[in-house]
Amino acid sequence: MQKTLRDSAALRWLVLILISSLLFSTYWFYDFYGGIKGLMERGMGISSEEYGRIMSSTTYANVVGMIILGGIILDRWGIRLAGLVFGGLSFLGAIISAAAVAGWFGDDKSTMLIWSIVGRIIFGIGMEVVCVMVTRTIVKWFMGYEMALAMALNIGFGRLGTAMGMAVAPDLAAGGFISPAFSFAAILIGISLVFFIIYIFFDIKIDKQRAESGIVTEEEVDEEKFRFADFKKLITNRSFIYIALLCMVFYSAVFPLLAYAPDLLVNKYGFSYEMGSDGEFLIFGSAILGTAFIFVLLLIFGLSFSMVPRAFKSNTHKLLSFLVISTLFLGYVYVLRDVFSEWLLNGPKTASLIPMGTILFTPIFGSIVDKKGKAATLMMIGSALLVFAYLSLSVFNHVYLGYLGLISLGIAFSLVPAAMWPAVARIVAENRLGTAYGTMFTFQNWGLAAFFWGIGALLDFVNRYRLADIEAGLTNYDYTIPVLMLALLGVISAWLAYKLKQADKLQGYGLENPHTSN
Ligand SMILES: C[C@H](NC(=O)[C@@H](N)CCCCN)C(=O)O
Repeated sequence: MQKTLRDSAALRWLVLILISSLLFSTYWFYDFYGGIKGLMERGMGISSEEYGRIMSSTTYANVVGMIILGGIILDRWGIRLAGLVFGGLSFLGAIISAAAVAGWFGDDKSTMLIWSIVGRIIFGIGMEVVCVMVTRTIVKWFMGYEMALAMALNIGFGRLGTAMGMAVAPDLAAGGFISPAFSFAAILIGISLVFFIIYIFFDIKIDKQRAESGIVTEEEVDEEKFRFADFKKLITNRSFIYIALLCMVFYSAVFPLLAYAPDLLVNKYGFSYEMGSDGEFLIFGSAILGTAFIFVLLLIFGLSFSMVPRAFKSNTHKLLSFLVISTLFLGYVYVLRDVFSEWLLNGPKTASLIPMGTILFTPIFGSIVDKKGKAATLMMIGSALLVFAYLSLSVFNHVYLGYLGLISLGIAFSLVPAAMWPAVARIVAENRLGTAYGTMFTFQNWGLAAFFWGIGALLDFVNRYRLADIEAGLTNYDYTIPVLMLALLGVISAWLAYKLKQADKLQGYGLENPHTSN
C-alpha cells in the first residue's frame, strides 16, 4: 500500500508536539490562577468566593452540554476547522480575561469580575473541545503505532502546563502586578494556535494521500461520530454510570483543590507566595527561564523513568537503564538541592510538584493496570489515598504530614486516571469512545462547577468573622472545613469505585483482569 505521512515516525512525533502544545497552553491557562490566588484577591479586591466564582465559570457552558455539542461540531467540521474555531475561542477567552484584569473594561472590582467570568466561560468552551479534538488527532496519526505512548505524552504536556503555570505565575506577577501573568498565559495559547496552523498543512496533506490511496478520510469515518442512540445506551449502562459518577466526584476533589493548594500551603503552613532569591535558578539572568528549565528536565526524567526501562526486553538492560537514569536524577537533585529546599517552603512551587509527579507515576500505574489488571480495586485505593491526603491537610497541623498528604494526593491523581481512562475503553466499544469521553467530561464539569466555587464560598463562610483581619494581613484563612469536605468526596469516590467493581462482576467487562489477557 502507498505510504502516507503518518508512516514516518519523525513526522508523527512532530505532529504530536505541534498539537500537544495546545494542551500545554490551555492547561497552563486553566490552572495558573492557583499560583496567584492571594495576589488576585489583593490586586482585584475580590473575596475567596469571587475567586471561586471565576474558576467555576470555566465550566458554565459545559454543564449545559457544550462539550457534547462541540463533539458533534467536531464530527461535522473535522479537525482543522473545529480546531481553529475552538482553539480560537480559548484564545479569545484568555485575551478577554487578560484585558479584564488589566482594567481595559474598567478598573472597578465588579467590572473586572464580570469580564473575568466572561473570559473564563469562553475559554472553557474552547478548552474542553480542544481536549477532545487533540485526542481525535492522536488517534488519526497514531492508530496502529505508538498510540498509548502518544496519549501518555500528550497528557504529560498538559500536566507540565498545569505545573509550570502554577509555579511561574507568581514570578510573572512580581511586585503584585497580576496582569503580566495573564498576558503571558494568553500569548502561550496564541503561540500554540500558530503551531496548530502549521499542523493544518500536514493534516491537508495526509487527507489528500489517504484519499489517493483509497483510505477513508476523517470526514467519511462515521463510526466515531456522536449519536443520541449511543448516548442513551451509555447512560443506562450501570458500569458506565458508576465510572462517569466516579469521574465527576474524583476530579471534583482534585482539580478545584489545585486551584487553592498554593494558598492553602501559604495560609496553613506559612509558606511564601513569592520566591526569595535563594530559590531562584537563573538562566541568562532570568528566573522564569530557570524555572522552565528545571521543569522541562523534570519532565524528561519523569518520562525516561517510565518509558526507557520498559523499552528493553532483558531484565538486566531494564535494571541497568533504570540505574543510569536514577544516578543522573540524583545528580540533578544534588546540583539543585538549595533551590529545591527553598521551593519546598514556597506555596506555588510545592503545589506545582503534584501535577509534575503525575507525569512520573501515571505511566507506571498504567503499565501495572495493563499487566495485573485490578483497575476497579486501584481506583478504590486511589480514592482512599485522597481521604488520607485531605485528612492530613486539614485536621492535622504538622508540615511533614502535610508533605505526606501532598505526596498521597499526587499518587491518587496518577492512580485513578491511569486506571479510569483505559477502563472506559473496556466498558464502551472503541468507536463510541468519543461519545463516552464527552459524556464523562460533561458530568465532570457539573462537579467542577460546584466545587471550584464551593471551596471559595465555604472558605469565606467559615472565616466570616476574621475576613477583615485576613485582608489586613493580621491572620490567615482556616482551610480545615473546606479540605475536610474534599475528604468526604474521597469517601464517595471509594464507594463508587466499589460499586463499579460490583457492577463489573455482573456485567463481565473484566475491569479486574490484565489487559494482556484480551
Ligand atoms: C484527561 C483529563 N482531562 C480532563 O479531565 C479535562 N476535561 C479537563 C482538564 C482540566 C485541566 N486542569 C485529565 O487531565 O486527567
